[in-house]
Amino acid sequence: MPVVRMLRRVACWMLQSPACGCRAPVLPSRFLGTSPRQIPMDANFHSTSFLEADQQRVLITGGLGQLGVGLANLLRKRFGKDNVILSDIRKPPEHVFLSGPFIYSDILDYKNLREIVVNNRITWLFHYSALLSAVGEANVSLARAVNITGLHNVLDVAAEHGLRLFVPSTIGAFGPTSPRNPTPDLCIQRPRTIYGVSKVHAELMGEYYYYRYGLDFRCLRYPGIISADSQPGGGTTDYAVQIFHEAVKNGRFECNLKPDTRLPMMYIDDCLRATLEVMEAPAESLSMRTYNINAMSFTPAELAQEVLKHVPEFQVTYSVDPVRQAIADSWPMNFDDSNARKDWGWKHDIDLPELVTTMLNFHGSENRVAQAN
Ligand SMILES: NC(=O)c1ccc[n+]([C@@H]2O[C@H](COP(=O)([O-])OP(=O)(O)OC[C@H]3O[C@@H](n4cnc5c(N)ncnc54)[C@H](O)[C@@H]3O)[C@@H](O)[C@H]2O)c1
Ligand SMILES: C[C@@H](O)[C@H](N)C(=O)O
Repeated sequence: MPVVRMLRRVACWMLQSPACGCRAPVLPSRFLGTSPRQIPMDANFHSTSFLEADQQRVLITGGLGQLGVGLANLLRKRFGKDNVILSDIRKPPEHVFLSGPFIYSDILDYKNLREIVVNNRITWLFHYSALLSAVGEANVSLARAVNITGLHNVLDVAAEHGLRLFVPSTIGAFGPTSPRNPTPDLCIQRPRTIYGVSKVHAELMGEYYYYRYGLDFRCLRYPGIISADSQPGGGTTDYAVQIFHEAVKNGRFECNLKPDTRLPMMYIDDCLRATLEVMEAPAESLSMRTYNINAMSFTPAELAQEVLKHVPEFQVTYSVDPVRQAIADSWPMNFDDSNARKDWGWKHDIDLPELVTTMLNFHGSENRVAQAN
C-alpha cells in the first residue's frame, strides 16, 4: 500500500477512537511493532491459555511500602503463596521475608527486571515503586528517575513479555485547574508536583502502549490510603494515618494540614480489593484504562471529630506544613468514580465511621472505645 494511503488510514483509525474509550487497540496489529525495544514479544502472549489464566504468576515492585505487603497477602490468598513475588530495594522485615517469595529488584535496572520476569514466568505485574508527593518535592531528580524512567522500564518489560500491568495513579494527578468538587475521570490535568506530573505521564504512556502495542494496561487513581499495620511513605495524606497512632499512644495529634482541607480517602482493604477487581475485570467491561476510585472525603477537623467520639480526651493542634498544604489545596476534594462503578461494579465497603473504629481497634484502643460507650 502506498505510504500516503497507509498513513491516511492510520490517521482515520486514530480519529475514530473516542478520547477515553479504549475497547481495542486503535491501530491494526499489522501496523504495529512487536515491542518498544524491538525485542520479539513473548511467544506465549497471544496463546496464554485459559488454564494458565487462573494460575497467574505475579510480581509486585516497590512492595515494601505502605500498600505492597497488603497487596501480596490478598493476591497470595487468590493465587497461592509461591505465585506472588514481592520485590523492593530495601531489606524486608523478618515477618515479610518469611511470608512468601521476596526478591531484590531495582526498577531502574532494566535487565534485572527482565531477568526476574523471564526466570519466574511472570504474567501479572503490579508496579508500586514510586516516590510520593511530599518526598518527591524534596528530591525531584530521584522522583523523576524512579517515577518516570522506572515506569518506562516496567512498560517495556510488560509489553515484551505480554504481561497484564497494573500501575496506580492518584488524586495527585490532578492540579489547581482541574475541577475539584467533584473531579471526573476526564478533565484538565495540570498537576504542580513531580509526583503528579509523573503519574499523568504514567497514565498516558500506559494508554499509549495499550493502543500501540496491545499492552493490557490497567490503572486506578487511588485517593489517600489509610492503613493500620503499615506506615505511609511521605505523602500529603499521611496525616490521616498518623492521627490514629497518635490518638491511641498520646491522646493528641499535631496535624500538618489546615482543619478544613478536604481530600478523598479510602481504607486499604477497599483499595486492594479494587485493584484485584479491576485486574480481573473482563477487558470488554473496561471502557477506559484509567479510572478514579473513591470511598469517602473528609477534612482533618471532621476526622478528629469522629476520633473524639471514641477518645474523648483527644486533642488536635495544627502546625501547617506549607509544602503539603499547597499540594493538598491543588488536589480534588471529592472524586467522581461513577465510571468504575458503572463499568466493572466498583463499590467501597468502608465509610468514615467504620474506618475510625477499625483503625482505633487495631491500635489496641478497645479500652478507650469501651470507656466512651
Ligand atoms: N499510599 C497512598 O495513599 C497512595 C495513594 C495513591 C497512589 N498510590 C500509589 O501506590 C503505589 C504504592 O504506594 P505506597 O504508599 O506503598 O508507596 P511507598 O512510598 O510507601 O512505597 C514505595 C516503595 O517503592 C520502593 N522504591 C523506591 N525506589 C525504588 C526503586 N528504584 N526500585 C524499586 N523499588 C523502589 C521504596 O523502597 C518503597 O518501598 C505508588 O505508586 C503510589 O504512587 C499510593
Ligand atoms: C494521595 C497519594 O498519592 C499519596 N498518599 C500522597 O499523598 O502523595
